[in-house]
Amino acid sequence: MSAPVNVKICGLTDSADVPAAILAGARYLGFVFFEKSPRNLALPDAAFMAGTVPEGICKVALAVDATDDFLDRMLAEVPIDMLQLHGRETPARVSEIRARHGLPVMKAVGVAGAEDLAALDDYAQVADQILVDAKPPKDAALPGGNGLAFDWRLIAGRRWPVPWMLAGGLTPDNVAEAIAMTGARQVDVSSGVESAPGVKDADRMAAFCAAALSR
Ligand SMILES: O=C(O)c1ccccc1N[C@@H]1O[C@H](COP(=O)(O)O)[C@@H](O)[C@H]1O
Repeated sequence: MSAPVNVKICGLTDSADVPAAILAGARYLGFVFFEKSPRNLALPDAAFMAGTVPEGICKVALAVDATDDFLDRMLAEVPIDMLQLHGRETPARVSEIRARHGLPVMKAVGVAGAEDLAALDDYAQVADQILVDAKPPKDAALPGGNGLAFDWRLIAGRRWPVPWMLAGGLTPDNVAEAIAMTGARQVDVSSGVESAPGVKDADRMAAFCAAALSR
């Protein structure tokens, strides 16, 4: 029997989201540091929320093309276990951030077509994990968190030398099918468990985890 699927719930904005996500079954909690996002957190709020997370649950900071100065300030204030890089960071920049900040790094890679798959192989050489997400539309304000899925058949049966997560448009209704089609053992969700942009819904988080953990 395979190990249970790991769920990451990203973009928590309210302190009540932390116990709700953990009770639902999430193993990773994501905190967003990107000003254009409806899920963006101020450092003191993130510090408070992350400080309530028990041992054994991975606290992930999501950043987009962040400077070292910002990462230094954020990590000095917020207890974080992993960095999620969701911008245009090159493989060299991923290595640099990993070495400088001493934390595992998960690099998000946007997929829309077969031409995007080579980047996954490149980043799997330098990151601790890769996040296989939908590529945002050209005019999108956000590089992720858009509730957009990609064609899961593109990665069916594909494997990488590091752990990976599936993301992009996952919901309580489609996550089981997404896992079955791709073989993912880790899934990440943000807008699919919200009642409005930036507002997590405890029932949807529970339904999402139940559906993912049933696989
Ligand atoms: O959630 C955000 O606001 C966000 C902002 C900037 C970059 C990434 C963001 N979210 C990540 O996007 C994917 C997919 O989200 P969704 O489930 O389709 O809404 C997920 O990895 C989030 O961590």
